[in-house]
Amino acid sequence: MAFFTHQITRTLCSSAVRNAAIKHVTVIGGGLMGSGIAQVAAVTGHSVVLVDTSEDILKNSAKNIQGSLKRVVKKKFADKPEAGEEFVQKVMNNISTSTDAASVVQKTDLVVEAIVENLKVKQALFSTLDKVAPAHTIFVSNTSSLPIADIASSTARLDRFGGLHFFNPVPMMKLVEVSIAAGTSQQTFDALLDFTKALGKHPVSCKVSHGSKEDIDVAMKLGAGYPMGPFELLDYVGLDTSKFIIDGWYEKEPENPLFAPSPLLNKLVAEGKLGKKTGEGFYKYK
Ligand SMILES: CC(=O)CC(=O)SCCNC(=O)CCNC(=O)[C@H](O)C(C)(C)COP(=O)(O)OP(=O)(O)OC[C@H]1O[C@@H](n2cnc3c(N)ncnc32)[C@H](O)[C@@H]1OP(=O)(O)O
Ligand SMILES: NC(=O)C1=CN([C@@H]2O[C@H](COP(=O)(O)OP(=O)(O)OC[C@H]3O[C@@H](n4cnc5c(N)ncnc54)[C@H](O)[C@@H]3O)[C@@H](O)[C@H]2O)C=CC1
Repeated sequence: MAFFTHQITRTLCSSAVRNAAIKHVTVIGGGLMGSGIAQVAAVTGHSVVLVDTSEDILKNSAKNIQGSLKRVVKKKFADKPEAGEEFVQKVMNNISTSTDAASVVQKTDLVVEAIVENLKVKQALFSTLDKVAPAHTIFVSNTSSLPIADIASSTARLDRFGGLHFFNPVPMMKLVEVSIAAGTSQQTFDALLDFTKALGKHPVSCKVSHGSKEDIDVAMKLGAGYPMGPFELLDYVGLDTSKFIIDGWYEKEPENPLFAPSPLLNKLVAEGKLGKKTGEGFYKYK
């Protein structure tokens, strides 16, 4: 619940948004994910336009957002129901809706796409929007599985294209994977990190070359609900013990790539870095 307290505070004094590069957000797709993304962006003081294919779908999206906000305020404003109502109204005032993506993106800093998980449909959408959005506008996809480079290839703004992978349910899940393609600029990556933090979320970088043990551990904790990330857990178990286990499995199933020897694990064990019990493993403890 600290998360929501944090978000409410930000709504009431949204100077972070006033000074940020991304103030106006267009979310395309008002389903499960798009509604949640629009909600958290509005709660944190961004001006949001939610786009879908019909007014009926958008009415339903607004109803779902309102329902989710009411769950939040029921607890946060338990003894102040009027303040709770005011909060919901204020957040809803930050959200408008449209069925015409091409016209609304003309005034937006960021387009977040959360439509059907189909490469051709996503490409067709971005190709259209690329021709009408301002030059500074950043495009991102919330895709679960499609390569960002493949979606970005439908546009001429490869430097301003990335991925923001939110988790479901968006208002509750703190993790956002920030991913980029080869052409994404550092400026775009930084703006996406800042935006994710402004939402009160925890970004992990999915740059191909800069993934770190910390990012993997955070992703598994916040995205998959593990109490410890895999590297923390290995240190906790003991790297020597972990090596015995893996070597044993490898002896039994040498053809299984999951049990192939890990050069990094073997090196740490050889150096006596056995995890928490020796003060150092993947992490340092002293
Ligand atoms: C597919 C992809 O590309 C990537 C993905 O997203 S994979 C999916 C990742 N997501 C997960 O792993 C989700 C795992 N599940 C959970 O974390 C939890 O079950 C959950 C947060 C969804 C719900 O929590 P729960 O304790 O199991 O159930 P529930 O009792 O309904 O919710 C507890 C409280 O959470 C809050 N809450 C849950 N969902 C909410 C929502 N959508 N909006 C606002 N508040 C919500 C409410 O405060 C709720 O209390 P009330 O019922 O009194 O309103
Ligand atoms: N459901 C999940 O748990 C997660 C999904 N995602 C990804 O988010 C995206 C959306 O998923 P959901 O929200 O679950 O789907 P959904 O089916 O709930 O919502 C998709 C919405 O997009 C709308 N839409 C489709 N084509 C459109 C277009 N051309 N223009 C405007 N609106 C359009 C649909 O009418 C629908 O309302 C997918 O890429 C999915 O892989 C990512 C993380 C988690």
